[in-house]
Amino acid sequence: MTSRNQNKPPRSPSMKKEGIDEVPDKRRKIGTTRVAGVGTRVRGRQALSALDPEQNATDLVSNVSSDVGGVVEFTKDEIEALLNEKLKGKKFDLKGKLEQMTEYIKKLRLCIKWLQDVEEAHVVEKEKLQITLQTAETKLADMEVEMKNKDEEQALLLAGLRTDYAILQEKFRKEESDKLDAIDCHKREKEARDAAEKRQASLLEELKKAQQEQQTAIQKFSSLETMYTNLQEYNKSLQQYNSKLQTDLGVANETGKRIEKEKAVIVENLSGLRGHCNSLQEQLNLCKASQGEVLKQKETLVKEVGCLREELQRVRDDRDSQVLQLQALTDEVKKYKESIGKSFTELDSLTSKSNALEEICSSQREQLRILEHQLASANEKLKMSDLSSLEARTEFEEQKRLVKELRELLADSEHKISEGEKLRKKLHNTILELKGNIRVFCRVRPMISDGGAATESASILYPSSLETLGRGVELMQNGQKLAFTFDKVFNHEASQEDVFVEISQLVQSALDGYKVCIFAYGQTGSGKTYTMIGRPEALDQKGLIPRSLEQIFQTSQSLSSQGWKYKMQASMLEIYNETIRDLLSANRANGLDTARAENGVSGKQYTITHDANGNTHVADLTIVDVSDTREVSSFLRQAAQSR
Ligand SMILES: Nc1ncnc2c1ncn2[C@@H]1O[C@H](COP(=O)(O)OP(=O)(O)OP(=O)(O)O)[C@@H](O)[C@H]1O
Repeated sequence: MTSRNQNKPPRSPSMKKEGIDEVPDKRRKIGTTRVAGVGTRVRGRQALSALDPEQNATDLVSNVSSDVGGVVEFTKDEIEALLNEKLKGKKFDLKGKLEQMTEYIKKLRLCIKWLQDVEEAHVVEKEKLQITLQTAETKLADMEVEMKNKDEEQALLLAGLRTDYAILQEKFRKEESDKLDAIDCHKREKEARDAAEKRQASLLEELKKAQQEQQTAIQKFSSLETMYTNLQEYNKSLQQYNSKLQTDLGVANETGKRIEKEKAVIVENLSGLRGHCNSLQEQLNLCKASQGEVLKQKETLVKEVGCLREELQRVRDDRDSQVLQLQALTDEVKKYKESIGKSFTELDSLTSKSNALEEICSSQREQLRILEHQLASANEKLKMSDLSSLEARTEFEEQKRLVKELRELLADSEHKISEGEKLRKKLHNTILELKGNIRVFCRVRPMISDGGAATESASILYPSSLETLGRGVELMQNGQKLAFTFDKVFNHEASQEDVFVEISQLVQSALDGYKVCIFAYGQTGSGKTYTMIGRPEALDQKGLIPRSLEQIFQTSQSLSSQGWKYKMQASMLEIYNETIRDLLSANRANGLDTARAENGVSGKQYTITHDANGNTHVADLTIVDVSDTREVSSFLRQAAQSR
């Protein structure tokens, strides 16, 4: 820095040149002699360094004499050597001594001159240095003052800078937080912009779709317009066709009724046949039981006969042996008789023996006769039992044949019934199809009491033309007439029963295995709940649901005699604000927090799915088994409470 350079006093060029501030190293300078020409400065230290201290003055003089007109420089040693120099030669050689003295004086003069020059140079140098020192000191003082001022200035500047720095730091911190805020804001904006871009993209997509839809809708609209005109024409032809169908329907209804009657007769016959079959079955069972007994009797009799036969055989064998004995005895008697003369005593004994044997023989004969008699009666019994067994078998075979015939008849009747049932279903379905698979009925509810019948009669009319009889309704509004046509119109006087008569055919369809949906649509208070549920406690005010269920249970019971088995399950749900609510859920029945359950905390999603058979399922929905109307009524009450 400039201030540092200024503070260091400049080196005097003369000092530098003449080496005043530097003491030279003698050893190094030995042997280097310099002799400068006149007017040239010679470094004093080096000038006489070549001289040996013990070199005599003669050599020095000879050196000096050779430097005529030049300036010789001396060192301290040289000067001391010069001062200590002594005169040489003979004591009285004055001339020589004079010469030596002259030479010595010359040298001294030279030395003095050199010393004077050196002194002068030193004085000049000193003055110069003093001047330089003074200027340097002045400069230094100036510089110090300047430095002080500058220090103060710098201190002030520093203080200012520190304050600025603190302010700047504060600002920096603020800027930093602003920057972070800005970054956050930027991030948020970026996200918002991304979301907006996405939304824009989706909106564009939607717009495209909407445009496409609009175009297709326009096309559809134009095609619908054409279709509408076609349909109008078609409608006319349909109306003609409809009247024809109505006639067909009447015929079909009659056929249906006839078939129903036939079915009833067949069912009656069938039940009679069943009764007969049952009694025959019972008889058959009795016969089977009696046959079993007879067979048992026969077995015991056969056993008995076997025993008797064995006994008879044994008796016969006895008899034969006794006959043989008798024969032998008779032979013996003959022999004895021949030898009569031999011994009378022997004869007597033999006679008595013979008598005894004859007695035994006669008794055995009697026994044999009895046994034969028993055998004959047993044989008779056996014959009798064989006969009765044969009879029973014949009867059994007869019964078997009868049962088979009845079974065939029953199968035939059942086949006829199922055929009749199929025909009935087909006819029923045809009737319903003829009536229309989708039918829209209109029910006009009675006016609220304070409205008065007059207003109603004035505002709602039922046209009586043949085409629209029972199917049309006309509304008067501000003197303008609005006409509507439906498949059926129930006027305000129509009872719950009247409405159900139309619906019951659909219930029958459901029982026949078709999918049926009945729903009510209308503004608040128009009577949807009244029509669908009504007041189940009042007989005539029961709505469609309780009546349908009664019909379902009645039909299922009557069909159970034909071998049909029904399993009923019920579920009830409500869709409110696009949310499905399970009306039979235990949570609802227990009065638990419904909002919690609806928020999905209960874990129930109620997802709607459709399977390949076209059945619709709502997952997690409570499904209950029902077996009679009583149970259903209780569930209906539970559902109403849940709502
Ligand atoms: N045909 C009718 N005969 C007698 N009373 C009726 C008839 N229709 C409706 N009502 C009565 O009108 C009132 C409103 O009917 P309901 O509650 O059935 O209307 P809603 O269409 O179900 O209304 P919301 O949409 O508000 O449930 C009830 O008191 C009901 O008894």
